[in-house]
Amino acid sequence: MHSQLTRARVLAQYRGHWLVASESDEAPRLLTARGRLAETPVTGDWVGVDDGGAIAHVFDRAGTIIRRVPGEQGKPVSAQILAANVDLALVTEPLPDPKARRLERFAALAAAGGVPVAVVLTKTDLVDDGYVTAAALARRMGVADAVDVSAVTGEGLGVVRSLLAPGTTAVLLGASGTGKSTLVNALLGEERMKTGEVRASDRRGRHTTVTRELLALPGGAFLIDTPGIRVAGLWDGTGESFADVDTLAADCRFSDCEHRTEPGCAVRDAIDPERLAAWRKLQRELAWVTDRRAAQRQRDEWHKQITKQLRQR
Ligand SMILES: Nc1nc2c(ncn2[C@@H]2O[C@H](COP(=O)(O)OP(=O)(O)OP(=O)(O)O)[C@@H](O)[C@H]2O)c(=O)[nH]1
Ligand SMILES: [Zn+2]
Repeated sequence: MHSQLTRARVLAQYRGHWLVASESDEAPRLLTARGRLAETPVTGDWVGVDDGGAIAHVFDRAGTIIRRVPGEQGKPVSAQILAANVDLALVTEPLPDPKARRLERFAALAAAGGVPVAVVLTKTDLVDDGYVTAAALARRMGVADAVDVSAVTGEGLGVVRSLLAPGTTAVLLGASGTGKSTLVNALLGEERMKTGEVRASDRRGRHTTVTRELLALPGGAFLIDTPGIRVAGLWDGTGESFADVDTLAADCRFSDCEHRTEPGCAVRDAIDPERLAAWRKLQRELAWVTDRRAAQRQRDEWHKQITKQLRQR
């Protein structure tokens, strides 16, 4: 099918070109794609680069973060892959007032893509007992790993590093302003300068408005930052992130129980009311998205049929 392909990793994506690193290259290279690929490469992808130095193939992904693109009313709904081949999502919220609802939403996004979650509360220098808050939130979400961290004092950085095993890829997920980039800088230390130079040195000039970037941390792990996320719409379920509700719901009398006032509900009295309300809200959103996606599929199918019939005449 192809000439010899070299395996390489996508470090960043720009309009129509990608910053790619392969083991054989000394520095990352900015490449284009060979024709139209079946999949558009995204940050974190493993790709095959052909002899001519173009991306010719995107390898199957494992562990993806996919969100619904914030669209306009009436426009088709569509998905955006924020990161590919991710082993762990560090879901961030800032102290002193971390929002459980936003954590749940980002955790659901990660879980839907098969990515395990750790709760990371930033700005712990602003409070006295950040760890207690982090542990309590994580426990309610059914998440094993909870960290409170400060880029100012360095507290908790060691714990974050211990979650990032060499060779694995993590993604930072959280609303804008939760301290993701600051945490990246703290984890990078003086490496930051070096990566900045690399990115400035390609012949197309500077790419200062870098969006999602895969960075190599000093400890041997990789980290993808996702700056500027305002809306994290769900796309494909909530994965295992509401296992507490899902497990209990199996014992509800009605299979479509909304866990409100239905008789024989096994969930209502066992789950925190706010968490249950959040679950309901996300389910409603998913029902809407699923409906829209089904309608779009049907319309596409219909369009294809008509086109085919017209061609045959
Ligand atoms: N006190 C304190 N402030 C922090 C800490 N980490 C980040 N901040 C501040 O929080 C603000 C937002 O931090 P960013 O790192 O830009 O947040 P972000 O999540 O990357 O935001 P986006 O790039 O918009 O997604 C900045 O003003 C930081 O200086 C911290 O550990 N302690
Ligand atoms: Zn129920």
